[in-house]
Amino acid sequence: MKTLVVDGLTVRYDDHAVLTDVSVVAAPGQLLAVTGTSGAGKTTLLWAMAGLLKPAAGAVTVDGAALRDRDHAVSEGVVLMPQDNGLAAILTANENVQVALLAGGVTPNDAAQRTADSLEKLGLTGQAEQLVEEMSGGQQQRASIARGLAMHGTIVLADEITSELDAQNRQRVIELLQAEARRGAAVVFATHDPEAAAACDAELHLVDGRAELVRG
Ligand SMILES: Nc1ncnc2c1ncn2[C@@H]1O[C@H](COP(=O)(O)OP(=O)(O)OP(=O)(O)O)[C@@H](O)[C@H]1O
Repeated sequence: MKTLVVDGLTVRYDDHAVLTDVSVVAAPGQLLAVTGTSGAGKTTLLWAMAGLLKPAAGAVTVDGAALRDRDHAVSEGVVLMPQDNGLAAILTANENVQVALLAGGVTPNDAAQRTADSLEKLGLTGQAEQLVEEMSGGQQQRASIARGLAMHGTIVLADEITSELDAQNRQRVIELLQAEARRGAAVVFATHDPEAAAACDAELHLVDGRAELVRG
């Protein structure tokens, strides 16, 4: 399993610094919450951790190697569950998960098994053959989580993935993220929800793109 280190990270959009000198470690077996109000920089931090944004200063490394780009991050097993779910609307839940696994080189038999297991964990067995565009917002969010979990990442980045869920499903998803950490993944969970953050092993709190507090 792998460790992701954010070291003195500054990210700019145009001239404007959105993250300033942020440092944090995502360690194997640990669930790290990233908290902060809307616009604090949570998504920006997760995108940088996913290899999608270039640092203006500092670095994001996985086991000591600076992430070059998204392809590099994918090859290191960095899985991103994005805030907007990123699903293909005209495919079924089942197809969305399977396509991602097949694209990652998983064999068809394994992909089918992992997809079924993952959808079941999110309570979506009955919706497996439903088109994403015909699912509720919460079901779509759970399908996106199922896809992310099925990838068996070494670093798992979850961006506000409980925002559309009811209390029961929110609890279920937090337990699934804890299980990912027990499996040995380094899990990072951006959330507004203080209760969800309290269930994590560590917390990084962002205020205007700066790390205000680091717990754990
Ligand atoms: N592509 C972009 N171009 C310019 N500014 C951007 C871009 N994306 C985000 N920002 C700005 O960066 C800041 C941080 O945004 P970010 O999405 O990281 O915050 P967040 O903490 O995830 O917020 P939320 O909880 O609302 O999702 C905001 O001020 C936002 O306006």
